[in-house]
Amino acid sequence: MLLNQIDSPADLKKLSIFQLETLAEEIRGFLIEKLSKTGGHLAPNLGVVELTIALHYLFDSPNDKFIFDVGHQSYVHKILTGRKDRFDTLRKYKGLCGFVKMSESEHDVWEAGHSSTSLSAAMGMAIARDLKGEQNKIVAVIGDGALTGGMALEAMNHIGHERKNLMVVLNDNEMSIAPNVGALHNYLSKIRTDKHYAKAKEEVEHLLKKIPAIGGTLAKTAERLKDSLKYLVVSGVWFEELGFKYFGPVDGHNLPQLFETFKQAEKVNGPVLIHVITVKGKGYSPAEEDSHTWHGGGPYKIESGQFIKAVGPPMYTEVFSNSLIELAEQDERIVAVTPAMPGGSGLLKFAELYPDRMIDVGIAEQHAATLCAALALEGMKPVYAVYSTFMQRAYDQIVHDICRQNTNVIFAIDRAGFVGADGETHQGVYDIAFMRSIPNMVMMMPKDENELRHMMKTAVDYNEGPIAVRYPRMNGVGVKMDEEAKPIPIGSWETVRDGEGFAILAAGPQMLELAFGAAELLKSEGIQPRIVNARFLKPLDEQMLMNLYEDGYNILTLEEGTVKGGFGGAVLEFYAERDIYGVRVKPVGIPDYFVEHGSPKEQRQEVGLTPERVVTELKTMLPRKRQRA
Ligand SMILES: Cc1ncc(C[n+]2csc(CCOP(=O)(O)OP(=O)(O)O)c2C)c(N)n1
Ligand SMILES: CC(=O)[C@@H](O)[C@H](O)COP(=O)(O)O
Ligand SMILES: [Mg+2]
Repeated sequence: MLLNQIDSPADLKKLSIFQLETLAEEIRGFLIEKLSKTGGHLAPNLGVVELTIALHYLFDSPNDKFIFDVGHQSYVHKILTGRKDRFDTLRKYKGLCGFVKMSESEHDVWEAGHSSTSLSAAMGMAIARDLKGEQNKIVAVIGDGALTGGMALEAMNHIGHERKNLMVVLNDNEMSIAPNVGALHNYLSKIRTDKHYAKAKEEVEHLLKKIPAIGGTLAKTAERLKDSLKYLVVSGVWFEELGFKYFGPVDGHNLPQLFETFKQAEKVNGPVLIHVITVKGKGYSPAEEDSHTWHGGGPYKIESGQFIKAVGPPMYTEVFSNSLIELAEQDERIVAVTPAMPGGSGLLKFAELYPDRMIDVGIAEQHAATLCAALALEGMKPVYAVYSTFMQRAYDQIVHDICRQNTNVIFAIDRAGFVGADGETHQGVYDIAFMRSIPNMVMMMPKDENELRHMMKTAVDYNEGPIAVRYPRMNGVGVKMDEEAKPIPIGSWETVRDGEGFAILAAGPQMLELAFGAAELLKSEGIQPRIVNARFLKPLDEQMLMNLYEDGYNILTLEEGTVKGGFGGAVLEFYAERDIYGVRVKPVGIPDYFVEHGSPKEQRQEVGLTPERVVTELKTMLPRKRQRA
């Protein structure tokens, strides 16, 4: 196996083109085999095997810097840079990260996980390089999906104007996670597919070369003719107009073509964009045929192409999906908006039933948020279906457009809490902190899948402004679903277990399970904490908080979110604002650091979201006297 001879990019340079092509197939086999055990982003990585080999063969990493947009397609880069032996630990606790990770290798020069940052990073590195008088190459690899992210256009605008020497490799496989959308995607399709386009381009370029260099007005006309003809047929003209020299489209699985194109591009002084056409999932037919499903996933059986799925109650995403459909049947104002995640956010069934009411805006969280504000102002009921982590992209639009104008936008925040294998760039652990501080925002989190359905009903019936429901990336707890979805009084908590002396205010199913686990441990010691389903993170249940104070309870809050600015802080603020200092409040949640990949259970263990920790914290609180008879 040639792959066994590759421990660094330098080893590539010893191979012939034929051997490199053999190596590509060996890497495909390696990825298919390893990821069948670990899961991961198979289809994106199968699509960039030759491209990544070409980059490492032609350039000199880490002196030349490769910046992978999102970074989910960096497994081949990791294989070629000395990490192939760690693939059994891919996305596992303390194992190989599923994204670029500087602490793993000197070849990893820029980390991501969220899309569309690579061009800004490349520009920053190019400016620094030039200020330092260095000469290295900077290469950003960005997908056609990531190119729809607003940041990418901001960066292209800057790069094209400053004309810095850098290379943008556009990995165009026509897919985001789902099929790509938007005018830019249509433009790329035109360049990619129009054979006539390519033929005409050749003929006109040949013709243009024949126009002799002549003087006088005729020369000006000839130049104008050249420009307008070039505009008509030269592909990539949009990029050229933005200041990039465009190369392509080139077959991203053809090493000789890639080599030739990169060598041509290297000669250009200024920004270049190389349009590489790849097949997402190349080399494994289930992934080629359905690269949406195979964008990312768990372990699978290679032969059958079947994922090995854990059996259990429906995921919260599925309950959200069914509830949205049930509500949309009754209310035609409901529209769903997703920033490029129709599958992950559970909107595929809804889209089939209501194609006109499912809006996929591409990777454009900011645009999605402001779009929802306008939809709401016009009397629609927009449901912004978004992962907690990706919603971070739209913070200003949530403040400035949705909340300040007090619009009836419903936030369906999925992946709230620890997400597991995607790790620190994807943890859904900041939304409580950053949403609860915005005026007019209402924020809910259900104790189980049945309450999620009631919360969706609550959200649709609510007409006083923005309202959010957040739910985790996990199966439901397996409770029976009520006959009918009913609205929950805004700001009302629910005591789910009576007790004395201590009250545990738990937000969400993971934390309620933790609270009951702690109560179990305390039973033998005769301590019985009251357990409260703190299902509204904003507004708080102020009456209950006053009663807990007056009845002499000490309070421990539990949230799978950062304690900095989180739910526990809101409870502390409540008492402090009323000059009530006798009650002990202990916020327990995620400490102030980024929690890396692993399973959610391992992540909770690492940060001390365990029954044992809760028991320890409760025992530090001495019981208080009742403040009322
Ligand atoms: C800001 C942000 N929104 C959404 C996502 C989820 N996401 C991860 S990869 C991806 C699609 C990327 O498509 P593309 O750039 O074409 O890469 P490909 O997977 O096709 O190689 C999306 C939407 C993300 N990582 N970051
Ligand atoms: C790379 C990326 O951001 C997405 O592919 C993300 O990994 C999807 O997460 P889920 O697996 O939770 O849908
Ligand atoms: Mg793509």
